[in-house]
Amino acid sequence: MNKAIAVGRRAHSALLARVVPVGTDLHSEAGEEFAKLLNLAVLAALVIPVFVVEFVWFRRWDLAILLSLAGTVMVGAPWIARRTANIGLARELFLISLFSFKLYESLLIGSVFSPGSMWFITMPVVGILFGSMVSASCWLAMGVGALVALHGWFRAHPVSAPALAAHAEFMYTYSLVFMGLAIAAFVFMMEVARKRAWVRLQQANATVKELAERDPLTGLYNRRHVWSELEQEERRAGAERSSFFVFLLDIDHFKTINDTHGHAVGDAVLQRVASALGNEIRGTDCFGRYGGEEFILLFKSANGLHPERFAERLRQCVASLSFVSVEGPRKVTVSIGIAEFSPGESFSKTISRADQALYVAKASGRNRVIRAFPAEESDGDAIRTACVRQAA
Ligand SMILES: Nc1nc2c(ncn2[C@@H]2O[C@H](COP(=O)(O)OP(=O)(O)OP(=O)(O)O)[C@@H](O)[C@H]2O)c(=O)[nH]1
Repeated sequence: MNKAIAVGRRAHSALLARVVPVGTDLHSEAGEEFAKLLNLAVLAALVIPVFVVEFVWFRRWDLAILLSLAGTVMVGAPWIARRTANIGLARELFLISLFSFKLYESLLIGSVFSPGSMWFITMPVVGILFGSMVSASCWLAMGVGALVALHGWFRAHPVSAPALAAHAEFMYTYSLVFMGLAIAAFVFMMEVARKRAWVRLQQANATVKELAERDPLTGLYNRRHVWSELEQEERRAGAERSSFFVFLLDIDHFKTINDTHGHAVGDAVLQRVASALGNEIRGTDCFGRYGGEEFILLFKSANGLHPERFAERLRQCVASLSFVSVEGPRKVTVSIGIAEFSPGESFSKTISRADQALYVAKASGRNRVIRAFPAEESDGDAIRTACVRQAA
Protein backbone atom coordinates (compact mmCIF):
# COMPACT_ATOMS: atom_id res chain seq x y z
CA MET A 1 0.00 0.00 0.00
CA ASN A 2 2.83 2.38 0.92
CA LYS A 3 4.45 1.69 -2.43
CA ALA A 4 1.16 2.45 -4.22
CA ILE A 5 0.86 5.71 -2.25
CA ALA A 6 4.46 6.63 -3.15
CA VAL A 7 3.78 5.93 -6.85
CA GLY A 8 0.51 7.91 -6.63
CA ARG A 9 2.33 10.79 -4.93
CA ARG A 10 5.00 10.92 -7.63
CA ALA A 11 2.41 10.72 -10.44
CA HIS A 12 0.28 13.40 -8.78
CA SER A 13 3.27 15.71 -8.25
CA ALA A 14 4.37 15.26 -11.88
CA LEU A 15 0.86 16.02 -13.16
CA LEU A 16 0.50 18.94 -10.78
CA ALA A 17 3.80 20.46 -11.93
CA ARG A 18 2.57 20.26 -15.55
CA VAL A 19 -0.82 21.88 -15.07
CA VAL A 20 -0.35 24.32 -12.18
CA PRO A 21 -0.73 27.93 -13.36
CA VAL A 22 2.58 29.62 -14.08
CA GLY A 23 3.78 31.54 -11.04
CA THR A 24 1.64 29.60 -8.53
CA ASP A 25 3.70 28.38 -5.62
CA LEU A 26 2.67 24.78 -4.94
CA HIS A 27 3.29 25.35 -1.24
CA SER A 28 0.95 28.33 -1.04
CA GLU A 29 -2.78 28.21 -0.26
CA ALA A 30 -3.57 28.70 -3.97
CA GLY A 31 -1.23 25.79 -4.79
CA GLU A 32 -3.07 23.61 -2.27
CA GLU A 33 -6.46 24.61 -3.72
CA PHE A 34 -5.21 23.82 -7.19
CA ALA A 35 -3.96 20.40 -6.07
CA LYS A 36 -7.44 19.65 -4.68
CA LEU A 37 -9.07 20.72 -7.95
CA LEU A 38 -6.73 18.41 -9.82
CA ASN A 39 -7.76 15.57 -7.49
CA LEU A 40 -11.39 16.22 -8.39
CA ALA A 41 -10.60 16.21 -12.10
CA VAL A 42 -8.68 12.92 -11.78
CA LEU A 43 -11.64 11.38 -9.93
CA ALA A 44 -14.01 12.59 -12.66
CA ALA A 45 -11.69 11.15 -15.33
CA LEU A 46 -11.84 7.78 -13.56
CA VAL A 47 -15.58 7.65 -12.94
CA ILE A 48 -17.31 9.43 -15.84
CA PRO A 49 -16.21 7.05 -18.67
CA VAL A 50 -17.71 4.17 -16.67
CA PHE A 51 -21.14 5.80 -16.74
CA VAL A 52 -20.82 6.94 -20.35
CA VAL A 53 -20.25 3.26 -21.22
CA GLU A 54 -23.40 2.37 -19.27
CA PHE A 55 -25.53 4.84 -21.23
CA VAL A 56 -24.07 3.74 -24.55
CA TRP A 57 -24.85 0.18 -23.54
CA PHE A 58 -28.54 1.10 -23.08
CA ARG A 59 -28.41 3.24 -26.22
CA ARG A 60 -29.25 6.39 -24.29
CA TRP A 61 -27.21 8.58 -26.59
CA ASP A 62 -28.66 11.79 -25.12
CA LEU A 63 -27.41 10.88 -21.64
CA ALA A 64 -24.09 9.60 -22.99
CA ILE A 65 -23.50 12.85 -24.91
CA LEU A 66 -24.66 15.06 -22.05
CA LEU A 67 -22.45 13.26 -19.56
CA SER A 68 -19.51 13.49 -21.96
CA LEU A 69 -20.03 17.25 -22.23
CA ALA A 70 -20.40 17.67 -18.45
CA GLY A 71 -17.40 15.38 -17.97
CA THR A 72 -15.29 17.50 -20.31
CA VAL A 73 -15.93 20.54 -18.11
CA MET A 74 -15.24 18.49 -14.95
CA VAL A 75 -12.02 16.89 -16.19
CA GLY A 76 -10.99 20.22 -17.74
CA ALA A 77 -11.56 22.19 -14.49
CA PRO A 78 -7.80 22.54 -13.73
CA TRP A 79 -7.22 23.98 -17.19
CA ILE A 80 -10.16 26.38 -16.71
CA ALA A 81 -8.52 27.49 -13.44
CA ARG A 82 -5.20 27.86 -15.23
CA ARG A 83 -6.72 30.00 -18.02
CA THR A 84 -8.95 32.16 -15.82
CA ALA A 85 -6.62 32.19 -12.79
CA ASN A 86 -9.78 31.55 -10.74
CA ILE A 87 -9.79 28.24 -8.87
CA GLY A 88 -13.16 28.91 -7.18
CA LEU A 89 -14.85 29.51 -10.54
CA ALA A 90 -13.43 26.28 -11.99
CA ARG A 91 -14.58 24.31 -8.93
CA GLU A 92 -18.12 25.75 -9.10
CA LEU A 93 -18.28 25.02 -12.86
CA PHE A 94 -17.31 21.46 -11.99
CA LEU A 95 -20.20 21.22 -9.52
CA ILE A 96 -22.69 22.96 -11.83
CA SER A 97 -21.87 20.43 -14.59
CA LEU A 98 -22.34 17.52 -12.21
CA PHE A 99 -25.56 18.97 -10.81
CA SER A 100 -27.08 19.80 -14.23
CA PHE A 101 -26.37 16.33 -15.55
CA LYS A 102 -27.80 14.60 -12.49
CA LEU A 103 -30.94 16.76 -12.61
CA TYR A 104 -31.49 15.91 -16.27
CA GLU A 105 -30.79 12.21 -15.66
CA SER A 106 -33.21 12.10 -12.72
CA LEU A 107 -35.90 13.85 -14.73
CA LEU A 108 -35.57 11.29 -17.48
CA ILE A 109 -35.12 8.14 -15.50
CA GLY A 110 -37.17 7.78 -12.42
CA SER A 111 -37.29 10.96 -10.35
CA VAL A 112 -35.81 10.64 -6.87
CA PHE A 113 -35.78 6.88 -7.42
CA SER A 114 -33.31 7.33 -10.25
CA PRO A 115 -30.03 5.48 -9.69
CA GLY A 116 -28.28 8.78 -10.35
CA SER A 117 -30.06 10.80 -7.66
CA MET A 118 -27.76 9.43 -4.94
CA TRP A 119 -24.99 11.53 -6.49
CA PHE A 120 -26.70 14.73 -5.28
CA ILE A 121 -25.11 14.05 -1.89
CA THR A 122 -21.59 14.18 -3.41
CA MET A 123 -21.88 17.88 -4.20
CA PRO A 124 -21.93 19.26 -0.62
CA VAL A 125 -19.21 16.73 0.24
CA VAL A 126 -17.08 18.09 -2.61
CA GLY A 127 -17.96 21.59 -1.41
CA ILE A 128 -16.72 20.85 2.13
CA LEU A 129 -13.57 18.98 1.22
CA PHE A 130 -12.50 20.96 -1.81
CA GLY A 131 -14.14 24.33 -1.37
CA SER A 132 -15.61 26.22 1.52
CA MET A 133 -18.47 25.94 4.00
CA VAL A 134 -20.42 28.53 1.99
CA SER A 135 -20.07 26.45 -1.17
CA ALA A 136 -20.94 23.26 0.74
CA SER A 137 -24.07 24.82 2.31
CA CYS A 138 -25.28 26.15 -1.06
CA TRP A 139 -24.81 22.76 -2.70
CA LEU A 140 -26.52 20.95 0.16
CA ALA A 141 -29.51 23.28 -0.25
CA MET A 142 -29.43 22.81 -4.04
CA GLY A 143 -29.22 19.00 -3.76
CA VAL A 144 -32.07 18.71 -1.24
CA GLY A 145 -34.09 21.30 -3.19
CA ALA A 146 -33.60 19.32 -6.42
CA LEU A 147 -34.75 16.08 -4.79
CA VAL A 148 -37.86 17.75 -3.29
CA ALA A 149 -38.65 19.45 -6.61
CA LEU A 150 -38.23 16.20 -8.53
CA HIS A 151 -40.47 14.37 -6.10
CA GLY A 152 -43.13 17.10 -6.31
CA TRP A 153 -42.91 17.24 -10.09
CA PHE A 154 -43.42 13.51 -10.55
CA ARG A 155 -46.30 13.41 -8.04
CA ALA A 156 -48.02 16.25 -9.88
CA HIS A 157 -47.27 14.83 -13.33
CA PRO A 158 -47.29 11.05 -13.14
CA VAL A 159 -45.56 9.79 -16.25
CA SER A 160 -45.45 6.46 -17.89
CA ALA A 161 -42.52 4.31 -16.84
CA PRO A 162 -39.34 5.65 -18.50
CA ALA A 163 -37.71 3.38 -21.02
CA LEU A 164 -34.80 2.59 -18.74
CA ALA A 165 -36.94 1.67 -15.75
CA ALA A 166 -36.73 -1.95 -16.80
CA HIS A 167 -33.01 -1.80 -16.13
CA ALA A 168 -33.32 0.22 -12.95
CA GLU A 169 -32.18 -2.62 -10.71
CA PHE A 170 -29.10 -3.20 -12.83
CA MET A 171 -28.42 0.55 -12.94
CA TYR A 172 -28.67 0.83 -9.17
CA THR A 173 -26.18 -1.96 -8.72
CA TYR A 174 -23.90 -0.49 -11.38
CA SER A 175 -24.14 2.96 -9.77
CA LEU A 176 -23.51 1.60 -6.29
CA VAL A 177 -20.50 -0.49 -7.33
CA PHE A 178 -18.85 2.37 -9.16
CA MET A 179 -19.75 4.86 -6.48
CA GLY A 180 -17.99 2.50 -4.05
CA LEU A 181 -14.96 2.42 -6.34
CA ALA A 182 -15.07 6.20 -6.66
CA ILE A 183 -15.08 6.49 -2.85
CA ALA A 184 -12.12 4.09 -2.66
CA ALA A 185 -10.26 6.19 -5.24
CA PHE A 186 -11.19 9.32 -3.30
CA VAL A 187 -9.86 7.90 -0.03
CA PHE A 188 -6.67 6.83 -1.81
CA MET A 189 -6.22 10.33 -3.20
CA MET A 190 -6.79 11.87 0.22
CA GLU A 191 -4.11 9.54 1.56
CA VAL A 192 -1.76 10.59 -1.25
CA ALA A 193 -2.48 14.24 -0.40
CA ARG A 194 -1.89 13.58 3.32
CA LYS A 195 1.40 11.85 2.57
CA ARG A 196 2.42 14.70 0.28
CA ALA A 197 1.69 17.21 3.05
CA TRP A 198 3.63 15.07 5.54
CA VAL A 199 6.67 14.86 3.24
CA ARG A 200 6.51 18.61 2.72
CA LEU A 201 6.33 19.16 6.47
CA GLN A 202 9.40 16.96 6.93
CA GLN A 203 11.25 18.92 4.26
CA ALA A 204 10.22 22.22 5.87
CA ASN A 205 11.39 20.93 9.27
CA ALA A 206 14.73 19.90 7.76
CA THR A 207 15.12 23.39 6.24
CA VAL A 208 14.27 25.08 9.53
CA LYS A 209 16.76 22.82 11.35
CA GLU A 210 19.41 23.58 8.72
CA LEU A 211 18.80 27.33 9.05
CA ALA A 212 18.84 27.11 12.85
CA GLU A 213 22.16 25.30 13.09
CA ARG A 214 24.21 26.47 10.10
CA ASP A 215 26.21 29.59 9.41
CA PRO A 216 24.90 31.02 6.12
CA LEU A 217 28.27 32.25 4.79
CA THR A 218 30.42 29.18 5.33
CA GLY A 219 27.78 26.46 5.65
CA LEU A 220 29.50 25.30 8.85
CA TYR A 221 27.64 24.72 12.08
CA ASN A 222 26.90 27.93 13.94
CA ARG A 223 27.88 28.71 17.48
CA ARG A 224 24.49 27.69 18.90
CA HIS A 225 24.78 24.19 17.45
CA VAL A 226 28.40 23.73 18.56
CA TRP A 227 27.31 24.85 22.04
CA SER A 228 24.64 22.19 22.23
CA GLU A 229 27.13 19.57 21.03
CA LEU A 230 29.58 20.74 23.68
CA GLU A 231 26.88 20.47 26.35
CA GLN A 232 26.19 16.88 25.34
CA GLU A 233 29.89 16.05 25.20
CA GLU A 234 30.39 17.56 28.62
CA ARG A 235 27.61 15.35 30.03
CA ARG A 236 29.01 12.30 28.27
CA ALA A 237 32.54 13.02 29.51
CA GLY A 238 31.17 13.43 33.05
CA ALA A 239 29.27 10.14 32.90
CA GLU A 240 31.99 8.09 31.21
CA ARG A 241 34.96 9.88 32.78
CA SER A 242 36.27 10.51 29.28
CA SER A 243 37.65 13.67 27.74
CA PHE A 244 37.52 15.88 24.67
CA PHE A 245 39.39 18.82 23.20
CA VAL A 246 38.35 22.28 22.08
CA PHE A 247 40.27 23.89 19.21
CA LEU A 248 39.92 27.59 18.46
CA LEU A 249 41.24 28.55 15.01
CA ASP A 250 41.63 32.20 13.99
CA ILE A 251 42.68 33.47 10.56
CA ASP A 252 45.78 35.64 10.86
CA HIS A 253 45.66 39.31 9.85
CA PHE A 254 42.21 38.92 8.45
CA LYS A 255 41.46 42.60 8.88
CA THR A 256 44.35 43.34 6.51
CA ILE A 257 42.84 40.96 3.93
CA ASN A 258 39.53 42.82 4.21
CA ASP A 259 41.11 46.26 4.17
CA THR A 260 43.45 45.49 1.27
CA HIS A 261 41.31 43.33 -0.97
CA GLY A 262 37.77 44.18 0.07
CA HIS A 263 35.04 42.50 2.07
CA ALA A 264 33.97 40.23 -0.81
CA VAL A 265 37.48 38.73 -1.02
CA GLY A 266 37.42 38.44 2.79
CA ASP A 267 34.17 36.46 2.54
CA ALA A 268 35.62 34.21 -0.16
CA VAL A 269 38.70 33.54 2.01
CA LEU A 270 36.46 32.62 4.93
CA GLN A 271 34.55 30.19 2.72
CA ARG A 272 37.73 28.71 1.27
CA VAL A 273 39.32 28.18 4.68
CA ALA A 274 36.08 26.75 6.11
CA SER A 275 35.73 24.32 3.25
CA ALA A 276 39.40 23.19 3.36
CA LEU A 277 39.25 22.63 7.12
CA GLY A 278 35.85 20.94 6.83
CA ASN A 279 37.35 18.42 4.40
CA GLU A 280 40.05 17.49 6.91
CA ILE A 281 37.70 17.10 9.87
CA ARG A 282 35.75 13.91 10.29
CA GLY A 283 32.01 13.74 10.77
CA THR A 284 32.33 12.49 14.35
CA ASP A 285 33.82 15.81 15.44
CA CYS A 286 31.81 19.04 15.42
CA PHE A 287 33.27 21.96 13.49
CA GLY A 288 31.65 25.37 13.37
CA ARG A 289 32.10 29.10 12.95
CA TYR A 290 32.72 30.71 16.31
CA GLY A 291 32.22 34.22 14.96
CA GLY A 292 33.98 36.59 12.53
CA GLU A 293 37.16 34.94 11.27
CA GLU A 294 37.28 32.43 14.13
CA PHE A 295 36.34 28.72 14.03
CA ILE A 296 35.76 26.17 16.77
CA LEU A 297 36.28 22.43 16.73
CA LEU A 298 34.97 19.93 19.24
CA PHE A 299 37.57 17.20 18.90
CA LYS A 300 36.64 13.89 20.49
CA SER A 301 39.67 12.22 21.99
CA ALA A 302 38.21 8.77 21.40
CA ASN A 303 38.71 9.10 17.66
CA GLY A 304 42.29 7.85 17.80
CA LEU A 305 44.00 10.98 16.46
CA HIS A 306 46.63 12.89 18.40
CA PRO A 307 45.07 16.33 19.01
CA GLU A 308 48.21 18.44 18.61
CA ARG A 309 49.34 16.56 15.53
CA PHE A 310 45.88 16.91 14.09
CA ALA A 311 45.83 20.65 14.85
CA GLU A 312 49.22 20.95 13.13
CA ARG A 313 47.75 19.19 10.10
CA LEU A 314 44.92 21.75 10.03
CA ARG A 315 47.40 24.60 10.28
CA GLN A 316 49.41 23.22 7.36
CA CYS A 317 46.26 22.65 5.37
CA VAL A 318 45.37 26.36 5.59
CA ALA A 319 49.00 27.43 5.00
CA SER A 320 48.97 25.53 1.72
CA LEU A 321 45.99 27.59 0.48
CA SER A 322 46.29 30.76 -1.50
CA PHE A 323 43.63 33.20 -2.58
CA VAL A 324 43.50 35.30 -5.71
CA SER A 325 43.84 39.05 -5.34
CA VAL A 326 44.52 41.83 -7.85
CA GLU A 327 48.15 41.70 -6.76
CA GLY A 328 48.37 37.99 -7.53
CA PRO A 329 48.04 34.91 -5.32
CA ARG A 330 48.25 35.57 -1.56
CA LYS A 331 48.79 33.17 1.31
CA VAL A 332 46.57 32.80 4.32
CA THR A 333 47.42 31.27 7.70
CA VAL A 334 45.67 30.37 10.96
CA SER A 335 46.68 30.33 14.60
CA ILE A 336 45.25 27.54 16.72
CA GLY A 337 44.72 27.27 20.45
CA ILE A 338 43.70 23.94 21.95
CA ALA A 339 42.62 22.83 25.41
CA GLU A 340 41.55 19.51 26.88
CA PHE A 341 38.36 19.29 28.89
CA SER A 342 39.09 18.43 32.49
CA PRO A 343 36.48 16.50 34.51
CA GLY A 344 34.81 18.88 36.92
CA GLU A 345 35.24 22.02 34.83
CA SER A 346 32.57 23.47 32.53
CA PHE A 347 33.11 23.36 28.77
CA SER A 348 33.06 27.18 28.71
CA LYS A 349 36.12 27.06 30.97
CA THR A 350 37.78 24.72 28.44
CA ILE A 351 36.97 27.22 25.68
CA SER A 352 38.41 29.99 27.76
CA ARG A 353 41.69 28.03 28.19
CA ALA A 354 41.76 27.33 24.42
CA ASP A 355 41.29 31.07 23.92
CA GLN A 356 44.28 31.79 26.18
CA ALA A 357 46.35 29.39 24.09
CA LEU A 358 45.16 31.11 20.91
CA TYR A 359 46.14 34.46 22.38
CA VAL A 360 49.62 33.13 23.01
CA ALA A 361 49.79 31.68 19.48
CA LYS A 362 48.96 35.14 18.10
CA ALA A 363 51.34 36.93 20.43
CA SER A 364 54.21 34.62 19.63
CA GLY A 365 54.13 35.18 15.88
CA ARG A 366 50.89 33.53 14.54
CA ASN A 367 50.62 30.58 12.14
CA ARG A 368 51.18 28.10 14.97
CA VAL A 369 49.48 25.68 17.34
CA ILE A 370 49.55 26.23 21.09
CA ARG A 371 48.09 23.85 23.61
CA ALA A 372 46.94 25.01 27.03
CA PHE A 373 48.26 23.04 29.99
CA PRO A 374 45.64 20.97 31.80
CA ALA A 375 43.23 22.96 33.97
CA GLU A 376 44.78 21.73 37.23
CA GLU A 377 48.23 23.02 36.15
CA SER A 378 47.04 26.46 35.00
CA ASP A 379 46.59 29.18 37.59
CA GLY A 380 43.77 30.98 35.76
CA ASP A 381 45.83 33.89 34.50
CA ALA A 382 44.34 34.64 31.11
CA ILE A 383 47.44 35.64 29.27
CA ARG A 384 50.39 34.03 30.99
CA THR A 385 52.37 32.03 28.53
CA ALA A 386 53.31 29.68 31.35
CA CYS A 387 49.93 28.04 31.09
CA VAL A 388 50.44 26.97 27.51
CA ARG A 389 52.98 25.06 25.55
CA GLN A 390 53.77 25.15 21.86
CA ALA A 391 52.69 22.08 19.97
CA ALA A 392 55.45 19.84 18.72
N1 LIG B 1 34.76 39.69 5.04
C1 LIG B 1 34.34 39.45 6.28
N2 LIG B 1 34.99 40.00 7.33
C2 LIG B 1 34.60 39.73 8.57
C3 LIG B 1 33.48 38.91 8.85
N3 LIG B 1 33.34 38.83 10.18
C4 LIG B 1 34.29 39.57 10.74
N4 LIG B 1 35.08 40.12 9.78
C5 LIG B 1 36.23 40.99 9.94
O1 LIG B 1 37.31 40.25 10.47
C6 LIG B 1 38.23 41.20 10.99
C7 LIG B 1 38.87 40.65 12.23
O2 LIG B 1 39.89 41.49 12.59
P1 LIG B 1 40.73 41.36 13.91
O3 LIG B 1 39.85 40.87 15.01
O4 LIG B 1 41.42 42.68 14.13
O5 LIG B 1 41.72 40.22 13.63
P2 LIG B 1 42.90 40.03 12.55
O6 LIG B 1 43.02 41.17 11.63
O7 LIG B 1 42.67 38.72 11.94
O8 LIG B 1 44.16 39.99 13.44
P3 LIG B 1 44.74 38.75 14.24
O9 LIG B 1 43.57 37.92 14.61
O10 LIG B 1 45.40 39.37 15.43
O11 LIG B 1 45.71 38.07 13.35
C8 LIG B 1 37.46 42.50 11.22
O12 LIG B 1 37.91 43.45 10.28
C9 LIG B 1 36.02 42.13 10.90
O13 LIG B 1 35.32 43.20 10.28
C10 LIG B 1 32.79 38.36 7.72
O14 LIG B 1 31.80 37.62 7.85
N5 LIG B 1 33.25 38.64 6.47
